[in-house]
Amino acid sequence: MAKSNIVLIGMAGAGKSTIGRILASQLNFPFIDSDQLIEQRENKSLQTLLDSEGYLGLRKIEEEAILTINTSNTVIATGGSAIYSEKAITHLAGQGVLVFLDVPLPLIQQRIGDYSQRGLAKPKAQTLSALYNERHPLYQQHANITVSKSDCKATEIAADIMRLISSQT
Ligand SMILES: Nc1ncnc2c1ncn2[C@@H]1O[C@H](COP(=O)(O)OP(=O)(O)O)[C@@H](O)[C@H]1O
Ligand SMILES: O=C(O)C1=C[C@@H](OP(=O)(O)O)[C@@H](O)[C@H](O)C1
Ligand SMILES: [Mg+2]
Repeated sequence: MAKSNIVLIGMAGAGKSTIGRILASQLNFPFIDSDQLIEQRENKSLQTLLDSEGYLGLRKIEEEAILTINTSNTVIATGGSAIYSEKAITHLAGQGVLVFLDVPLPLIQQRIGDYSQRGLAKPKAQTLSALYNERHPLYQQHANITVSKSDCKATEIAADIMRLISSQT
């Protein structure tokens, strides 16, 4: 079925993987995490890939992994940097609803903690807040649905997403 996937986009730490897993189990849909897909395809960890290929190399590898996804009735959690690939995002948008988990910067900072160890696909000198400000408009621009509820249980956010999606169809 066309556009039947639920695709979660947003910053690292927004809760895409956590909420994606909950949504998939509640809907009885398969779950794909593009980060896991990358690690399986490359047989390396994201951090190893970042160290060897650099942040632009990791973004390219992420794009390639996402372009292999062709599925339906599936929940897909993307990595935060997927938004830089117009090609990958357009590919996902052709198969599903893009749901932006819009989490404020202070909460992202709190969840991520020491971001130097997080494997973010960004230049070393770029701060988390600069990265957030660079990405935020891109997520907004591509989202079909924006979920602004963030400081509550992941299960509540998943329930909200299901309500928002069913009210759209
Ligand atoms: N609604 C939430 N409330 C509190 N902590 C959360 C919530 N959603 C996610 N987390 C926590 O935030 C961290 C990042 O979540 P994760 O699902 O890995 O985000 P992402 O995949 O977007 O990077 C994890 O430690 C997770 O347990
Ligand atoms: O935002 C980023 O630059 C990244 C986020 C990570 O995924 P999550 O968004 O699931 O944390 C992962 O793809 C990689 O470490 C790069
Ligand atoms: Mg994740």
